[in-house]
Amino acid sequence: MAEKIAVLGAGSWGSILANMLTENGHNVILWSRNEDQVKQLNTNHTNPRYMKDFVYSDKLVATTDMKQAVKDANVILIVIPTKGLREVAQKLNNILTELNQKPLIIHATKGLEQNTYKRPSEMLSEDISPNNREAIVVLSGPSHAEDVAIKDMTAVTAACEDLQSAKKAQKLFSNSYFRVYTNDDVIGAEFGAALKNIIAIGAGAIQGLGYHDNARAALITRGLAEIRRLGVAFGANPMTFIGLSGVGDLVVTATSKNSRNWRAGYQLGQGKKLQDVIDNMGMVIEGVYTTKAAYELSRKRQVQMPITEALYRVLYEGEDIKTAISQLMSRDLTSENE
Ligand SMILES: NC(=O)C1=CN([C@@H]2O[C@H](COP(=O)(O)OP(=O)(O)OC[C@H]3O[C@@H](n4cnc5c(N)ncnc54)[C@H](OP(=O)(O)O)[C@@H]3O)[C@@H](O)[C@H]2O)C=CC1
Ligand SMILES: O=C(CO)COP(=O)(O)O
Repeated sequence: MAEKIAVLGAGSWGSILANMLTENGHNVILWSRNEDQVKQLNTNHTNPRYMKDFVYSDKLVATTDMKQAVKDANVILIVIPTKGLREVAQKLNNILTELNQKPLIIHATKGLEQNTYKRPSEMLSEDISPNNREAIVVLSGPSHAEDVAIKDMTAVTAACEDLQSAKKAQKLFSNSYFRVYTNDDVIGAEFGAALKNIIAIGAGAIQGLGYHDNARAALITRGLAEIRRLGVAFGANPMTFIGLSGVGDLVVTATSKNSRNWRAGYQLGQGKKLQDVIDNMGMVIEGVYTTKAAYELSRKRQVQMPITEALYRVLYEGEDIKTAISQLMSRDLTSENE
């Protein structure tokens, strides 16, 4: 059944998901705060800043008017970086109150909030009143926008404690090249999504420094161990970390040049300054901010995250990456399962 869907956020992922949902037969309005971008999307069907050379469906409509996008929508998909999520959620909440609507909320944000360490669904549940939402579903997994744009095979997870809502999201997105599984473990899905970006920066950095396959495999595997450790400390199901939103997303992000986090790490490994890397990316590098949040959270909770800690020192205390690696390799020898 065709649904009216509002997509909030027209960056690489929001715009490509909006395009896919349009091609899935839904009636989609894409909201962006940027007037030039909306003009380009509606006239040339392009979004050059975020998806160079991609041509969007001519059925996809864009607007800067959030109320117009949201009016009568029974599904709202939010694809905004963690940093801007509350601002957009609060605006959305006011509009939903005014329109007296109670849509299904789906989000695809991957990060943890600075200082509060909250997951995106926690932020959304605080800022969008229960009167204004049906449920909150997390859409996560190994899914670079660039691959979905060319209809490469992709599998992701729709996570929600309410499985009926997860199944509704599963139906909306699934098609011949995009396969959606369900999961009821929101905590695990969101920790996996946020924390893999830290390891992806590390993986890029060691490759930028000239390390090879063994080093990358070690980093990914031990990275997964500390992702799981933190997630489980907050109640996640350990099984989720061997699923799509866990190891799946970790592998795609830590091994792909399409990953902004991997690319940022690679440039750091080659000696570039963090601020220059951020300024030149032109898109969000969530892992830079998640490293700080996860480092602080792990210390508060007394969960060991040596790779996250090493990356924190590199990003926030100016430690040389080679020093951080040598410190990681010379830690007390331990069991793999601790
Ligand atoms: N790219 C990908 O392949 C994937 C990304 N994700 C996740 O999705 C989220 C969004 O990523 P992505 O689309 O890639 O990011 P981009 O950097 O490509 O785009 C971000 C979009 O969000 C908008 N935005 C940022 N802050 C605000 C704000 N305060 N108010 C309104 N709009 C805002 C930007 O608008 P403006 O242009 O005006 O700044 C832009 O349209 C991230 O958490 C990311 O980790 C998840 C899976 C895949
Ligand atoms: O989450 C992603 C793929 O699943 C996108 O990762 P990057 O933000 O590193 O590009």
